[in-house]
Amino acid sequence: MIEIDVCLARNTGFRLEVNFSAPERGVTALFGRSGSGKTTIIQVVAGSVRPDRGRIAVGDDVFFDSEQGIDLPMERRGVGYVFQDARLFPHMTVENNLRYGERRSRRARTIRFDAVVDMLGIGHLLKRRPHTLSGGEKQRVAIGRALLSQPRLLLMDEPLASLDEMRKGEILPYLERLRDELLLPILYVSHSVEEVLRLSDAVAAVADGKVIACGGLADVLSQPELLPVLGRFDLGTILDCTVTAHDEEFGLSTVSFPDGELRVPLVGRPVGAAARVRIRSRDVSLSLSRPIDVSVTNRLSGTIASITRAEGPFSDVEVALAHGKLHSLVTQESVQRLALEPGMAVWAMIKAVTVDSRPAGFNSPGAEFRSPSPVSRRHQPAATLPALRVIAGGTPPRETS
Ligand SMILES: Nc1ncnc2c1ncn2[C@@H]1O[C@H](COP(=O)(O)OP(=O)(O)OP(=O)(O)O)[C@@H](O)[C@H]1O
Repeated sequence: MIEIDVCLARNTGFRLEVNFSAPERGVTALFGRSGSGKTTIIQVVAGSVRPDRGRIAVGDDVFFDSEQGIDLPMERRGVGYVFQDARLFPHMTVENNLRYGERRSRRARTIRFDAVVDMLGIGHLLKRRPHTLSGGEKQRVAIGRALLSQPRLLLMDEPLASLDEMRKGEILPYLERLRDELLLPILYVSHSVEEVLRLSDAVAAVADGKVIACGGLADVLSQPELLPVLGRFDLGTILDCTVTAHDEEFGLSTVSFPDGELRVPLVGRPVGAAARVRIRSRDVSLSLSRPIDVSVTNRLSGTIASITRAEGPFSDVEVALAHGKLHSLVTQESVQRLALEPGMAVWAMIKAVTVDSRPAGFNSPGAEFRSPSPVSRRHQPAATLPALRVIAGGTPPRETS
């Protein structure tokens, strides 16, 4: 585990007081509003900012322990750091920027130059200088430089924040490959719920210098009470599912989860693979009787667990299913008209077209590491995915059938 238990008082009055742990594999997102303390957490882990007291450890490696007087300097922590802006050396070629990361490393070289260049698709840029690169290309080089420092932990502080939507879309598949091919834990700072959903499997929600919730993505981001502190995002329910069928004719897949099946837009994963489905609360409507002649594809029966006033004219209705739960955002007027109250049996209706699904990361509950399969790769932008290569000399990824 990555354990972070620190206190730090800034002279501006800001106080960081966090105590949480993150899995030592996969991507853990630090998610929260601007000024909540996400970057400060990254800085204390990197060693660029010293906490007043506490302990930071990654597995058996203790980076900081105020009681034992341990405070490893940055260069001995073995962390790679990717910032919002690429911060490449302007006078060096791309190749020399990458080699710089490699030369600085004190750790055994398990992540090889050729493999990183290949994985990030930057082979054609090696002789160029940073000022001739696009924002997305610069960020890919910055990620490569961080990887070649042979980190045991990668820290990424809003690596996509300075990029426009198109560039973000270009670079996200590379980050997914990084997550899926290198068994390297990543702490990933983001404001963007879309990025968090796509990349991470665990989330630490940060507000006012504290980690107010931490755990699996589905658990943390489905808590309506976090909405006011985390800022607005489309709240919903995140379900970890298994793909059970594809219907190419209608462009739909069927995914199953413990409470039943859902028809969703085609998922780029083979039958049997894990897929993560997000159902926005505002896309779930409720019916007191079994819906029969309605166009809505997905219907699940459950019982109202709670009704919480949300922003504006809305209420969040939590519906308990046999195993999990679902959230529905309805108007307070509907709550009154239907006399909704906890304990009532309801049918939740979800349109297939409103369900977001994405391949689940290897770290998602119940899912083991999988190499991207031919089906999933067919649905990725082909130009951004060079041939897969296991990084020679590194720990080969575990395969499951
Ligand atoms: N060097 C510093 N000295 C004093 N206060 C600082 C320093 N750096 C940051 N702060 C303050 O600490 C608080 C947390 O800042 P931090 O950068 O960690 O937030 P953040 O969640 O990463 O925000 P953003 O998403 O905007 O980057 C803010 O109130 C900020 O003003």
